[in-house]
Amino acid sequence: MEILDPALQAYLDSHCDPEPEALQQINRETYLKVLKPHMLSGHYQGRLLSMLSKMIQPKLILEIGTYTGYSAVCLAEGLAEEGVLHTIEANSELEEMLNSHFKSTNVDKKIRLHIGPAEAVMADLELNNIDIVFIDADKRNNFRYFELILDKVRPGGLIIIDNVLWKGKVFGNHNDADTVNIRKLNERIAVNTQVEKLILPVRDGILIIRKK
Ligand SMILES: C[S@@+](CC[C@H](N)C(=O)[O-])C[C@H]1O[C@@H](n2cnc3c(N)ncnc32)[C@H](O)[C@@H]1O
Repeated sequence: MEILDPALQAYLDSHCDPEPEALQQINRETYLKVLKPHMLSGHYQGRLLSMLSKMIQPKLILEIGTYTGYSAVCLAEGLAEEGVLHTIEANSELEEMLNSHFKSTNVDKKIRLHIGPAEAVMADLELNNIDIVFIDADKRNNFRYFELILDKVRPGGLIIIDNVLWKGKVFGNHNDADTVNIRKLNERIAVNTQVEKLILPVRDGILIIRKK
């Protein structure tokens, strides 16, 4: 199920900023060469991530789930002059392509790619005072990552989680393991008083969480 009517989505796409050339190229290469290209954030969601990042002007961003680098580049667009984005990807086969994608952008120098399982890399990195976290990896661990990272995010910082509407299944009668897991994540975050939260019906549902 599409969350938004395709005609509405087309209208939204054509009335936001155009997709930068380097991101168009990452998009094209992903669809030509990589499995499951629909995982990439894409034009409209990418502009949302870029806008949120530019509003916060972060010094430190953590992304969990790099894939082919599209969302990392969008988030890095808003980094402060001395800011850094750490991004974690478990699939080492993507490393070469990722380095070439990042080199083709003007934010290359601000991105640090880490290849390995997220939890182990996060433990090694020991990041603190994070301004933005984007969680977009193995969905069953979403809540685990949220719990691990909450203390490391500065007050007023954002945690953004992708795919929380799960093609609309979370508010239907579906009871497969993935849907139940994401429904539970949304319920747990909805009652968490340490954070403010809002699900936006963008693409597959994006949960914006602000630490109080
Ligand atoms: C949905 S894709 C990320 C899409 C990307 N954020 C974007 O918007 O363009 C999920 C990625 O997370 C990676 N991944 C899955 N489990 C992971 C883990 N435990 N640690 C790090 N990366 C993981 C997958 O290999 C895949 O490339």
